[in-house]
Amino acid sequence: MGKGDPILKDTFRISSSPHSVFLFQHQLTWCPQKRGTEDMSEWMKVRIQDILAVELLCKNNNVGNESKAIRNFCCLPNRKPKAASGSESSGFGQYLTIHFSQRVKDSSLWTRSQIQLSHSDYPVLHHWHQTLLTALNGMLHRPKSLLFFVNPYGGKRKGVTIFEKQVKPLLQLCSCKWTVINTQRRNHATEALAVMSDEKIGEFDVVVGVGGDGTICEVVTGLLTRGFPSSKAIDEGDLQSAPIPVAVIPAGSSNALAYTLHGTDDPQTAILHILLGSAAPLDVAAIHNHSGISRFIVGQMSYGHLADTMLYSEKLRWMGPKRYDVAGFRKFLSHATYEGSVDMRVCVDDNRKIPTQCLGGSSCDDCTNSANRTGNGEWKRVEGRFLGISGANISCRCALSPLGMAPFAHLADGHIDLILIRQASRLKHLQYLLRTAGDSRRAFALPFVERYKVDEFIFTPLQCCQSNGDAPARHSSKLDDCANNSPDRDSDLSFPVCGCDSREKTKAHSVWNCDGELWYQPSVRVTVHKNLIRIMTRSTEAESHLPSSSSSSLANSAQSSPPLSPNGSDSTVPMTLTPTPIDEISPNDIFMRESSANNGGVRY
Ligand SMILES: Nc1ncnc2c1ncn2[C@@H]1O[C@H](COP(=O)(O)OP(=O)(O)OP(=O)(O)O)[C@@H](O)[C@H]1O
Repeated sequence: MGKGDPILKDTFRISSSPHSVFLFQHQLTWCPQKRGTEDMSEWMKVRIQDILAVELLCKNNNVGNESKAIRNFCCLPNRKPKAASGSESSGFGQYLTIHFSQRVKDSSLWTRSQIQLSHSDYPVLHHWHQTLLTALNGMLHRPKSLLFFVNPYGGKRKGVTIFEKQVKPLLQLCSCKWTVINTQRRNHATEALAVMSDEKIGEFDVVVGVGGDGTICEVVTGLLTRGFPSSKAIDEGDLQSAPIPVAVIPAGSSNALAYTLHGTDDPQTAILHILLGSAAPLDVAAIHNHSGISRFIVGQMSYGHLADTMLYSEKLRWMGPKRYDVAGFRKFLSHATYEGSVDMRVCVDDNRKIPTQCLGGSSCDDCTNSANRTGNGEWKRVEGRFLGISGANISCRCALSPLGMAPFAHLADGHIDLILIRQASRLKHLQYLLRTAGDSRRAFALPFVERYKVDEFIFTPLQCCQSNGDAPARHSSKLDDCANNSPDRDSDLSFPVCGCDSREKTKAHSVWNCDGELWYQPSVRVTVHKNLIRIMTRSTEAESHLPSSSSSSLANSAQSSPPLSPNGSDSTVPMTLTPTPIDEISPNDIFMRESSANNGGVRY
């Protein structure tokens, strides 16, 4: 049960039977009464931080106009909650409905639940309602005004339906304001945000992309490029953090970002996490050309097998998410490899310690300590022929790879995990793919797979812009040399390090798959920028918000007008109760449980 003395205690009817209900600073607890005593074996509880809304409905004519006023005060006009079985027949006809977010047992899914407390004394219900409402109003970190970009085209083309059927009802429940823009074309979200005034953007608490990784990348790009002329590349020194947090509701194909942040690609889980308001910092990677940043990467960028799969899958978009399986199989059979060199600045600390998995937010040491880890990188070069190269800013979990292809990537450690898969037989490649689909940490035990934590890298393919096809030329991997070889460096700002374009040299080069979008220049320089955005995720940050604001308001509110209990006693008296047998939900449950399932802990 809750720690300390209860703030409120009363007997209510829940589903027609009497229950003892306790309100503690951090949780609401209830249990059935059997023959007038509490049945300790059936404790139930909800954390205050998981409560979404409270609603007081009084059908009793005795309260007359007041019942109307209460409903309006709850900001829930014209909506009748579903009665819990038997609650109306309990005879009181007035009840307090508490809506909360609840984790589905042994899963990453969260769902919306409710309990209805019925009581014969209206003042008791009113006091509980006011106390809980004060607590909710004190949770200032929760978003109340949201801007949505809904991609109707991504994934199974269900973005609009997901918004209407799953997101909107919860926004109404939580009395949120919202604005929706259905994207009409590629880059619509970027363009809209890039020109949005400070005043307009200040009206929102969060920008939410309803779509896949490409959609959220467009949202982030729009926020980060605000104030820069669209015709110019951005100097990395001018980059500023996004003014408001971003969030993602999965409605794309792979949904790696949503999966990593919410532990599932279930849209309801995502919107519940967003409404509960916990956010964590996230790094953003950037591809440069000779004049500055030309593209941002939020999730991952891949060259070789994964990118070829993406390139081919675009032709099969009509298949929906299945297209990745078909394209992946075909590209696996083709077994293409690509030659090139990678110059990278490697995080020295990473070599010295056991790799960790990200816990997200303030509970992750690697992310919180990233500010102290500057300038300790050492440049290193790796050359050869590769099946694939990936730079992962996040672990990239998805339905096909529960721990993600980069299980040791952190949201905000100032680095990306650079994964090099060297040339190997088909069988070995298959072994890598199978390990990535299972416990992906084991993939790094394979001798042809290397992982580096880097804050900058340059990839240069063997054949670059000097090649005419007959006489392949090794290109210098030095950035300046490469930039000088760009044929029209001043005219095309989208050129990265040099002017190569994969569309012209099909066999020698792959493309880059950047957050699910294709980038055709194989030669790239990539940097990582720390904590540029805050992103809504279920992390322990919610815990740190709660005690100072909501708990104090809970206590204050309860003290302001002592309620009447059904038996006429003071309902705030301290009590001694046996601890509940129900396990406390771990604050960072969503991250911990899955890692421990495979490994007995977070550390590998
Ligand atoms: N109305 C539209 N018509 C066509 N394309 C659109 C429209 N709105 C957005 N887009 C583009 O759709 C592309 C794909 O979107 P998104 O990445 O969200 O879905 P996905 O590729 O199916 O999912 P994932 O990236 O998770 O695999 C993006 O490049 C986006 O710019």
